[in-house]
Amino acid sequence: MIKNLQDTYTLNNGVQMPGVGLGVYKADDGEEVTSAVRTAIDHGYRLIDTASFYGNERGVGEGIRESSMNQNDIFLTSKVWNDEQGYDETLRAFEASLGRFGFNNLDMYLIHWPVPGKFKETWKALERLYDERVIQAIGVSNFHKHHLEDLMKDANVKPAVNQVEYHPHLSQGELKPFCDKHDIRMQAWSPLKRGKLFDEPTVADIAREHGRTPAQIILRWDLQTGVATIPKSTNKERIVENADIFNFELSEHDMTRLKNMNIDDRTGPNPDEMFK
Ligand SMILES: NC(=O)C1=CN([C@@H]2O[C@H](COP(=O)(O)OP(=O)(O)OC[C@H]3O[C@@H](n4cnc5c(N)ncnc54)[C@H](OP(=O)(O)O)[C@@H]3O)[C@@H](O)[C@H]2O)C=CC1
Ligand SMILES: O=C1CO[C@H](CO)[C@@H](O)[C@@H]1O
Repeated sequence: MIKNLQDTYTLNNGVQMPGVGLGVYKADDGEEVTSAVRTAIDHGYRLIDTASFYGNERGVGEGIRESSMNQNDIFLTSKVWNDEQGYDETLRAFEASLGRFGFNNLDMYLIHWPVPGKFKETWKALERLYDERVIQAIGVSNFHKHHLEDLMKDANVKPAVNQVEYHPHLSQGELKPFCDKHDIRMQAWSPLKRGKLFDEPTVADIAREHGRTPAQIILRWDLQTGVATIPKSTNKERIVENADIFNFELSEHDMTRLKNMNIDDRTGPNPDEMFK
């Protein structure tokens, strides 16, 4: 199990990926995102998750440069957006992302959503970039089991990660065992369900019992279920709070109570309905 902020999962290609990181969706491309990234890194975070869609890659690059660490010490993820998919388009989108970051390489690049008729060509472009060693690991996001099966039929490189919505209201009962079986690391987006779980009685009760905040209970559940997690905050106190999850343990009973909260409810779109 992930033991601290610098602790890593070994991905299926041998690359080390920190188990906890900072998400920056909706952080403005300016001082807001730059300061959040710098603050997180200076408080021990080693993974930053962004996307071309978030419009803040420039500010993320700046935050890494302003921080106490070098780019090489940080695991940086970005994603190719839906209207950038296709082989040539993806190669161009990747170059554009690198240009905005101001870096020559990336740790991980993901297909943001499984755009029908496009994602396999997009994957070929990711495989090329991976072969050229400008990306350490390639993966997907918002892929259901059937998307992964379809992709893997023709792929030369297996996705290292599948980043999906995951929290106690959506514990991915079908996808999680599939990813585990194929050694594809699941990474949780909207792990806090954007604040919508904090008043849930089960979460609130467990938080009270452990003298922890609801956010810490949910993020600890991610760790104990073997799912990497990328909570977003631009607030220093909450950035620190979300990382303070390593010195307590949820009991089997707590884990069962949290597991029983699943209602397959999403805060974002269902990948099967997104492109209808
Ligand atoms: N691949 C994909 O399709 C997607 C990927 N993502 C990635 O996942 C990351 C996380 O998901 P996101 O949707 O941002 O949602 P989260 O579940 O991480 O929730 C973020 C919200 O919760 C607030 N918050 C954070 N920590 C606390 C805390 N300790 N107590 C109270 N409130 C808190 C934040 O506000 P504040 O900033 O003010 O603290 C913000 O409003 C994204 O930033 C992005 O990087 C997200 C969606 C889709
Ligand atoms: O990364 C993302 C941020 O959240 C959006 C949903 O609200 C997603 O659509 C998108 O994939």
